[in-house]
Amino acid sequence: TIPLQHGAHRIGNRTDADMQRWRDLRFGQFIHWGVYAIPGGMWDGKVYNGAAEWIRSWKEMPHEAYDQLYKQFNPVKYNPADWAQQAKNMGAKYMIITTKHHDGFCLWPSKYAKYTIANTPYKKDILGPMVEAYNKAGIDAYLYFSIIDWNHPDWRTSIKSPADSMAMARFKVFVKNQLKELLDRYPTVKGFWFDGTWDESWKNDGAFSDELEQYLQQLHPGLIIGSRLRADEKGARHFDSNSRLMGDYEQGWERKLPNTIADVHGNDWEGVMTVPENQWGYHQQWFGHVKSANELIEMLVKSASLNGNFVLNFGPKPDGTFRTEEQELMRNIGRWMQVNGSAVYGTGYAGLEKPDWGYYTRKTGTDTVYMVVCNVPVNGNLRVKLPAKQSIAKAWALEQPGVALQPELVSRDEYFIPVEQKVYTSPLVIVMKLEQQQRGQGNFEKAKT
Ligand SMILES: COc1ccc([C@@H]2N[C@@H](C)[C@@H](O)[C@H]2O)cc1
Repeated sequence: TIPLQHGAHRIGNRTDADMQRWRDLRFGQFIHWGVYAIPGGMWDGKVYNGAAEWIRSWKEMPHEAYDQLYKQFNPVKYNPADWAQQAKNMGAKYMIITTKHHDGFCLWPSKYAKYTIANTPYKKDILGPMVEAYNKAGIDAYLYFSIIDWNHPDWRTSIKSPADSMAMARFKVFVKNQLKELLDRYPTVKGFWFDGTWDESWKNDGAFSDELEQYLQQLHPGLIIGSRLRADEKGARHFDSNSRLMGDYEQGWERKLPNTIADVHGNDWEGVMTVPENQWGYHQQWFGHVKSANELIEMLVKSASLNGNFVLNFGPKPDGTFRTEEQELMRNIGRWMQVNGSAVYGTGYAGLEKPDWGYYTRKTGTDTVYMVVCNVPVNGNLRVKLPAKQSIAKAWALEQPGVALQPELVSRDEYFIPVEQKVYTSPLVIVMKLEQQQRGQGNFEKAKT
């Protein structure tokens, strides 16, 4: 291995209670909200085809015009208790809020910047009431923070002169001040979700990202920070130059998910997902494929089945309400989670071969395995292949705990569980209790030929 000062400082996953809590939560809500919600992907009668929160970088949007929009930010219908209730109904157990996106607009009255909510018609702090309302609803709060800050005069994408170095040095102090300010103002937050760390100025300063991570951990022990913050001294990101994950979980799964357990290399990870193909902030005209509740439920279950968390993004409107499609999604996902959440919360990789009909999740540390059926087989049987010497002690449909299913042993360590042929409008969940097989004692006798 290459000797590194600023690579990963830990081999293997965190085992502390804060991290185990993060794992058990499994399902989060991302919120992208800021000045970019005002244009909402449109300007001067034209539609921006990029991601709405990036509209300032669109050639049709003059920087001067964008940089005045904050004077119109006045979400009169903003009601964080209502947001928290909708998130709770959906079944989210944590929330990630954009405190400051790449445009540099701060949703809190930062004393280190002028480009903040304090200087809008709304004036009041957005973040405090949000964190409080979500925590009150039993939902943990995490803070998204963009290192890139297009509004700050000292931000540099690369260092090309001594003047750039001095500017970036000032900028790094500003970043540290704002992050400490956020922890001081919102002490119940459980972690940071960093973004905007791909430019050279950051990539080539692994020492600072290392020092910053340690500074934050020392300010607030137990903070959970993903791999995207970090670079090592050779410019390697997420994974250091010895291929060791930096940070507490792999944070590279953005609008994509791993496909097999091999893809996650034994690391904790989190996938973040948009409802349309690629819109994080509010866009007035969603185009392309908009994911359905069942698609998103399947992604959530797939993530848990591969030992990862799944975070679904919402982009509130400038008035502080969620668009109807998003409200509908929260209700529909919540209806399924209400009944089937136990197949997700506190679960992880089951250690079984991936079946064609859907996903297995295992209640962490137990013999309870959930079968989440997304593709009902036309032959009417769910094939369950177990590792050698394991057998099904009991099986039942989650919604009919009193009705024992009769798995048929079709060959050694392989069962058929019959599934009712009917129209399914959402994934079906079956629960199995597995046990070590005593010699010659299969619980369900081979079908008599
Ligand atoms: C292709 O480059 C980018 C850069 C930033 C992003 C940001 N990360 C997501 C979580 C959103 O905040 C998006 O704006 C996405 C793609």
